[in-house]
Amino acid sequence: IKPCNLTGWWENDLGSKMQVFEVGKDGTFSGQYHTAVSSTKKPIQPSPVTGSQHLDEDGQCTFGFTVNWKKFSDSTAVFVGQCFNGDDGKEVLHTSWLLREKVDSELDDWKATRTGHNTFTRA
Ligand SMILES: CC(=O)N1C(=O)N[C@@H]2[C@H](CCCCC(=O)O)SC[C@@H]21
Repeated sequence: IKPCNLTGWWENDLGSKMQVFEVGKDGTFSGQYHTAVSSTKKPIQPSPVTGSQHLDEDGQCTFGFTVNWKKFSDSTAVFVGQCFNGDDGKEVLHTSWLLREKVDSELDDWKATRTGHNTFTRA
């Protein structure tokens, strides 16, 4: 199995793209997330990604990352997932995510977290 390294460009079926800069010896990485969709009214801008992946196993690593939508939303997303080598030799990232929006009142805390899942392939 090929060793797993998330460095590079990824895209999902929403048309969002993620660029992972180089992955450190400890598995940490940073990058940029270009979301194609948003529930905010402000214009979308690239957002910083910080994350960590496993490096020790022989490939098909698990990872997590956080996206701070700092320029256009006061929400935060966290993704967890695993990289698989498809039978066609192509890598695919299966992820689940939590999107926490900022709510003005604690009374609205119950409805402030959305969840979903999504798959990324090499862009
Ligand atoms: C991969 C995936 O499903 N998603 C993706 O690529 N973009 C949307 C969300 C973008 C949030 C933007 C900021 C905001 O609207 O508050 S994070 C989960 C979802």
